[in-house]
Order: sequence, then structure tokens, then C-alpha cells
Amino acid sequence: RIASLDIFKSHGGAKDNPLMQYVLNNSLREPPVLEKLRLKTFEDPWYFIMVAREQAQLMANLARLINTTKAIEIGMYTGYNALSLALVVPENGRVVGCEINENYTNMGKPFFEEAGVYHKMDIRIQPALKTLDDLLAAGEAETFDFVFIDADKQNYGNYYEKSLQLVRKGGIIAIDNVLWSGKVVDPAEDDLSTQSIDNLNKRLHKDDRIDLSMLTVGDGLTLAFKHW
Ligand SMILES: C[S@@+](CC[C@H](N)C(=O)[O-])C[C@H]1O[C@@H](n2cnc3c(N)ncnc32)[C@H](O)[C@@H]1O
Repeated sequence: RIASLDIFKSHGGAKDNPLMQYVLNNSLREPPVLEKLRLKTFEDPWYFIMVAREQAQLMANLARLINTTKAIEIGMYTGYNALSLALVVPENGRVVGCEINENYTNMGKPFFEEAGVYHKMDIRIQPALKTLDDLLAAGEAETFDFVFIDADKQNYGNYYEKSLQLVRKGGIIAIDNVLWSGKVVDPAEDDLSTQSIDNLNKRLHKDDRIDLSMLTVGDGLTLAFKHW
């Protein structure tokens, strides 16, 4: 089961796509501790909500490129991407992890410890909107370098606006699942998640507070670069 799961999160499903397999074979540099966390996560029935490996690698590279010290993960699950970010922020850095289900973050905890980065992780078990408001109330506006939005899709618009307040000029907001398995092309009338993602995609296109790229990596990844 695990072998066939290897690339299922990659763009287009990747399973029967030799070119995508080639991309993964020749570019992934997954640290051993992330591999261990991934294999542990495959034991969970919800394993398929985990981020794609090449996407996490891209975001870690971007985070490093802009000298990220403070990051926020909105929707941690077992913490694959949060750990990937914690590995690239410096010793005095911090990754605020937003999650409502402590069972998930507890699954990742032994791997955060094994990696020697648990002290950089600030995990908050409560609705992410509350955590973002808490950070704003604590005077942390415009102090974060990198935010990854990957929790409940109906709140995507709210997560984006709060993230834009929390991120410094030149910082990056990465938004997952912006293609939502292709459903954004024609959102059904009763499909509030797809509508929410589609609305945000269209809003961002016209948002002059940011520079913008929408990538077909994983299930679609938007990168919003906050203007200087
Ligand atoms: C797609 S998964 C995140 C995957 C993760 N980013 C990774 O690296 O594998 C979405 C997560 O968001 C969490 N979630 C859902 N609603 C939330 C909320 N209101 N606040 C915080 N977390 C939430 C879910 O429990 C789930 O673990």
C-alpha cells in the first residue's frame, strides 16, 4: 500500500504518469525524519490529506530563500509541512502550528523531537482563526515571513486576510488546494468549499497588495508575495 501511495498526492495523481515519477525521482530530497513521519501518517485513515512531498520541499526552499524566522502553518494535521519548515528556520525561529485535533499533532510529536526542532514549534490546539487573532492581539502583525494556508476551505478568505496582516512586507503566503481536484472550473451551487476557493482565487487575481503565482503543483498551490 505504501509504495503505491508514494506519489498519489502529486499533480494529476501521478500514479500512471511516468513524467511526474521522473520529476519526483530526480528532485526529491526528503530528510529521513520526514520520511518516517510520512510512513507513520500513512497508518492514519486520513493519510490522504497530507501535503505532497515536492510541494513541502518547494515551500521549505522558498522559506529558506527569504530567510524565514517566523512561520505559520494553518492546518497542521500530523505536521509533515510544519516539521519541514521547522527544519529550515534558525535556532531562534518559530513555527506556529494551528490545529483543532490534538491526536494528529501528537502523532507527529516524536518526530519533531527526533529532529531536534520541537522547541521551535508553537502548537496551538484551537480554531485557527482564534490563533491568528491571538497573534494579532499579541502585537505580532507584520512579523511573520511565511504562512501556509491548508485548513478548512470555507474559511480560506478569512485566513488569507489575517495572514496578510501577520506577514511582513516581502513575505509569502502559500495557499494549498487552489484547484480542488479541478472542481474550481465549475463550482456546484451547493459546494461551499469549492465556491470559497474559487472566490479567493478570483479575489487574489485582482489584489494589488501582492504579487501572484498559481502553480499546478500538488492540488494547486498559490503563492502570494506581499508587496514591499
Ligand atoms: C489538509 S490537512 C493539513 C495537512 C498538513 N498541512 C500537512 O502538512 O500534511 C487540514 C488540517 O486542518 C485541520 N483543521 C480543520 N479545520 C480547522 C480549523 N478551524 N482550525 C485549525 N485546524 C483546522 C484538520 O484537522 C486537518 O488536520
